Amino acid sequence: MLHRRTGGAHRPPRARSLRHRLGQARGHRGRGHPPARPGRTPRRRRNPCRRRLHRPALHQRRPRARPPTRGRRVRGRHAARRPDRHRPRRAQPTQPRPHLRSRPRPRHLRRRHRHRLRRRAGDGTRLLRGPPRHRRHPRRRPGAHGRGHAGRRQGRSRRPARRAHPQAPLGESLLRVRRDGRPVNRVQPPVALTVAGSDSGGGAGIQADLHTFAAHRVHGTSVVTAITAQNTRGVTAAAAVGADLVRAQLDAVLGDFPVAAVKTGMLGGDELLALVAEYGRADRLPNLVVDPVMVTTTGDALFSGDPAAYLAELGPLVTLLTPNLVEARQLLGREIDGVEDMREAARALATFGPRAVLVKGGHGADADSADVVDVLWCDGQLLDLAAPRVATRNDHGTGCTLASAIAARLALGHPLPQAVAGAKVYVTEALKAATDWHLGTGPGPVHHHHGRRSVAL
Ligand SMILES: Nc1ncnc2c1ncn2[C@@H]1O[C@H](COP(=O)(O)OP(=O)(O)O)[C@@H](O)[C@H]1O
Ligand SMILES: Cc1ncc(COP(=O)(O)OP(=O)(O)O)c(N)n1
Repeated sequence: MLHRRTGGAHRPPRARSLRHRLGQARGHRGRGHPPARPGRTPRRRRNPCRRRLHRPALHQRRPRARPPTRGRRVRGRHAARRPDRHRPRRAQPTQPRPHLRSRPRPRHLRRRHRHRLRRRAGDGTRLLRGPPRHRRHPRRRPGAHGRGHAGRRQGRSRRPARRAHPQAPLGESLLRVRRDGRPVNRVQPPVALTVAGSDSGGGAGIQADLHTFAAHRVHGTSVVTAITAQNTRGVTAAAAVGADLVRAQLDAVLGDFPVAAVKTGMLGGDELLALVAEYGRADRLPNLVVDPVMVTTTGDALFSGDPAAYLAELGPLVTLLTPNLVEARQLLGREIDGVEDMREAARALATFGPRAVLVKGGHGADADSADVVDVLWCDGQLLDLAAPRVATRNDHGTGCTLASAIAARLALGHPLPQAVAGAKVYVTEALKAATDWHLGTGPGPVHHHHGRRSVAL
C-alpha cells in the first residue's frame, strides 16, 4: 500500500512532511501518511513518547500474535528487511532542528498546554477555551463521563507521565498552544482604539485603557488628546494636543489597523469633540463607546467646552454613552438622585440618538449602599446592573476602565448588553484585587491584570 503513494515523491519534501504532520494533528492518520522518499525506506513516523513500552520488541513478538492490520503488516515487512529496525525507535537528533519550531506539537503536549490554559483562564481568556473537550472529542465513548482521557488512560499506566517531547527544543516545549496546535502568540488579536488623555500616574486615561485592552488580549492603539500631569492626589497641569496632531494620529491608526471598536475619554473641549464627530460621521469609528469625561473624582475639570455639544455632535453616532452621575447631571442640566432618577436620565439621554446609555452609579452615589447600581438603557429596554460595593479607596480610573473594557469586549464580538455586564464584573474584580495596594498617597489605581500571573513567573 505504502509504495503506491510514491507519486507524492515529486512534491517538495518539506510540504509533504508538513501535510503529514497536520494530518496527524487533526487525527487523519491514514491520509496524512508520508509517501516514501526515493532512496529511503518508508517508515511510519510516530511520536516516540507514545510508544507502547510494554510491548515486546518486534523481533521478539510471536508471529500473528494479533490479527495484523494494514499498517502493522507494512511495518513488519520493513522490520524483516532492515535489521536496524530493531533498534529502539527513539532516534535523537544530534543537531538542533530550528525548522521544527513552527510545527504542531504532539497531541499529548497540546493537551497538557490546554490544561495549563484552563487553569490560568481569567475573565477575558475564557473565550479562547472553546467548549469542554469531551463534547468534541472524537473518541468519546458511552460511559466515559467527559473527564478528558480518563477512560483511555486506564490501560496505559506505564507510559511515562508528563514528559516533554524528546525532540522538542526547549523554547518550543514552553510555548502554549491552541486547540488547533498553533502557538498562542501567533493568534491575531482584535484591535481597539482609545482616543483619550494621558494620566502620568497611570491609573486613568490612555494608560488605564491600554492596560484594559491588554488584559482582554485585545491589541490597543491610541490617539492622545491631552497630556495631564496627574497622580493619585489630582491633576497639577494639563495641555491639549492640537487638532492637527490628533487628526494625524487618527489617520495613522485608522488607515493601517483593522480597528473593531473605539473608546473616547478626555476630549478636552469643543474642537476635538467636533473632530471626533467628523470621523464618526465618516463611519470610521466602529462600536463607538463615549465616556464623556468632564471632571475627575478629585474635582479637576478636564473639559472646557459646552456639555450640550457632546449630545448634539456625538449623540447619533454613539453605540454606548457612559456618563457618571456628575457627567449625566451636566449633560442634562438637572439633578439626579437615586436609582429612579438614573433610569429617567438614561431614558432622556437616549433621546439624543445613541444606541445605548449607561448611567454609572459609582462615584457620587450613596456610598453606604451595599450594592453599586448602574442603569443601562439599550435598544429600548432598561436594565439595572448591580454589583457588590467594594470597600476600597483605590478606585481611580474606574470609569475609563469600564468604558475600555466594554470596547474591548465589543472588539471581541460580544453583544452590547453582555459586553457591558461582563465589563462591570471585570471592574468589580479589578477593584477587589487592588484593595490592599498602596500606590500613591491618594486613591490609587485598580488592578487591571487581576487573575493573571506575570508572564515573568
Ligand atoms: N466601590 C465600588 N465598588 C464596586 N463597583 C464600583 C465602585 N466604584 C465604582 N464602581 C463601578 O465602576 C464603574 C465606574 O463607575 P464610576 O466610578 O461611577 O465612574 P467614573 O470613574 O467615571 O466616576 C461603574 O460600573 C461602577 O458601578
Ligand atoms: C487623562 C484622564 N482622563 C480621564 C480621567 C478620569 O478618569 P475616571 O475613570 O473617570 O476616574 P476618576 O479620575 O474619576 O477616578 C482622568 N482622571 N484623567
